[in-house]
Amino acid sequence: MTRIALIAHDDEKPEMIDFVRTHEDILSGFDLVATGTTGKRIMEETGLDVERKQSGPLGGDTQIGAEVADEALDGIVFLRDPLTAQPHEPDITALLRICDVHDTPMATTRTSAEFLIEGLADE
Ligand SMILES: O=C(CO)COP(=O)(O)O
Repeated sequence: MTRIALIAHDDEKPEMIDFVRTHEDILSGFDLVATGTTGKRIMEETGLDVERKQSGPLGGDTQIGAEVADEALDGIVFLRDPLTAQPHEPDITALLRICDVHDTPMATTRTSAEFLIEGLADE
């Protein structure tokens, strides 16, 4: 089964919830994993079930990165806040890097996220 990770920084969480609601039909066919707070909100505010890792600042991005290194993920939607510094910036950079290493597709905007999930749904 296609497995994807969903991650959103705080300012982007409303966008993530709207994205998930809009594409619930596609996403319900995927195995979903998320960082802690993103996953909690998705489960509370949509009908989807999500495996939750730690919150990002507590290591959630790193746990997702470990799945990328294991080639356990088919893609990542990571709605980043481009205007706010994050205490765990090194973890975020490491996640981007390991996606590059393994050619795991990562979408960081709403539009690219739509291309990503539509592409995976067609596989
Ligand atoms: O900080 C994050 C990604 O870098 C997201 O973490 P949360 O989903 O726990 O807010």
